[in-house]
Amino acid sequence: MTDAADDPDAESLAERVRDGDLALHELDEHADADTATAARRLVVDADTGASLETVGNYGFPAERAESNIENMLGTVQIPVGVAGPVDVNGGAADGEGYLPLATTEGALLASVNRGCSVLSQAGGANARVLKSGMTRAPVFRVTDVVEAEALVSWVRDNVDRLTEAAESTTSHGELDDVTPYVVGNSVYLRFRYDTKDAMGMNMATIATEAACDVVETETEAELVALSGNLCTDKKPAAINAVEGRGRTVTADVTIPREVVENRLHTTPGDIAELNVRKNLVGSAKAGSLGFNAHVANVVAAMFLATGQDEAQVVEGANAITTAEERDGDLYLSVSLASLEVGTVGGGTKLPTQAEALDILGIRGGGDPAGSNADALAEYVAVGALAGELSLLSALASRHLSSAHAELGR
Ligand SMILES: CC(C)(COP(=O)([O-])OP(=O)([O-])OC[C@H]1O[C@@H](n2cnc3c(N)ncnc32)[C@H](O)[C@@H]1OP(=O)([O-])[O-])[C@@H](O)C(=O)NCCC(=O)NCCSC(=O)C[C@@](C)(O)CC(=O)[O-]
Ligand SMILES: NC(=O)C1=CN([C@@H]2O[C@H](COP(=O)(O)OP(=O)(O)OC[C@H]3O[C@@H](n4cnc5c(N)ncnc54)[C@H](OP(=O)(O)O)[C@@H]3O)[C@@H](O)[C@H]2O)C=CC1
Repeated sequence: MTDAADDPDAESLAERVRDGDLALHELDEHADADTATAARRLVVDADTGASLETVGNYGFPAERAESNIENMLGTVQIPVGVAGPVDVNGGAADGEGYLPLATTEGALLASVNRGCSVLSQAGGANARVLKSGMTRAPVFRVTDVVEAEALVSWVRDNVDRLTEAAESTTSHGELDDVTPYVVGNSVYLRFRYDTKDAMGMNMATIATEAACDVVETETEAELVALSGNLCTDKKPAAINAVEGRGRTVTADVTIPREVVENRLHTTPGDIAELNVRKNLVGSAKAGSLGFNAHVANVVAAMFLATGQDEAQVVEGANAITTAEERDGDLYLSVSLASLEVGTVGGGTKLPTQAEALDILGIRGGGDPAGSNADALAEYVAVGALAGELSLLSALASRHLSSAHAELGR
């Protein structure tokens, strides 16, 4: 952190920006990252009257964020806490763990913490990654449907060539599938990759560009855009709900009736009925893609804490919660169709986010590759299960507004 007001280099650089000699984004070419950041604060301070003292009070060298942001001013700090420990019986995550969550919503941590404590009292939650693959779907222009069909046939006959081109760009990524979709004279090729421990959006995009070069060289098709929106990244989309994207992950638990009554102040039957009327029928009537109560809360909070791409909360929250009364006990599950997570790359290498991954013991690449990102997906799913359990219970016992009045204001 540099105190901008006391840094002569920052002051003289800010002066050059004010004189029109330099653009804000050119400052890094003339100073180290901290000084450039301090100079930018001086310019914005002077132009807007905003005091950026706290934004400038960050705890790691600005150069550590160079591949994460341009025109950096400092950092926005979001409180981070833990829920747990929670017992997880996962395919990749196993044993007791604390879940790091960053949020500004009072009562959220308390709620997930209560859910985690009840999950552990019930013997722990199961979690499994059922499918994994990051997609990129370029769109090509062809003349007509005759040419479209010819392109689809060519792709089906030449998957090996596309795989060779795509995989030449990465030592970790593997191309698992290419599915063509045709709409008139537009052809979309949905490439799906195993991206191991990376969320994989850069990796898949770079690999797909190499495959597109082969398509353009060998066929009449012309690439219109490397992303044709059938991927689908950062937009609500049924294709992700049905086909999955990133990790498709499910968690479940069976909770004895007396634990539900004593710890959650309600009954298995009341939670099951509430789940049908709220999460299933209510969501259907609303035309919602999210058949759950607040999976987005846990996905967003764990994404922020662990350095995931926050815009992908859109598809991460694409989840269905089910609840049944079984022999008097409560069976609860949550299935997240398209959770895009990684433990390498992107924001995961920022110092505070890397520390949050250390809480889970899954910073960096796993052994085997992909196992750390699988474990992260399972921890997020168990956190979502804990959140669903606690919020559904609070609604069933009519404690929601009092809890937020007490903890969230
Ligand atoms: C607030 C509680 C947990 C109280 O619940 P309670 O059962 O009255 O609390 P308690 O004092 O008996 O404590 C029970 C457990 O809760 C945890 N707990 C309790 N307090 C704390 C705390 N300060 N810090 C950390 N953990 C806490 C802790 O695990 C504790 O166990 P213990 O360790 O004592 O054995 C409960 O009423 C609750 O979960 N309410 C629901 C709140 C919630 O889920 N909010 C989520 C956000 S709502 C939203 O954003 C979306 C929404 C609602 O619009 C979506 C929709 O449409 O459905
Ligand atoms: N380009 C785009 O269109 C979009 C980009 N993004 C951004 O992309 C970033 C995430 O992309 P992503 O590709 O995940 O990350 P990075 O671009 O940071 O790349 C991660 C790289 O880490 C290397 N690597 C090392 N160890 C492993 C391992 N165990 N498993 C997998 N890879 C490993 C791989 O190199 P190698 O390939 O050489 O093996 C991989 O390509 C985020 O910042 C996100 O915001 C988000 C949406 C769209």
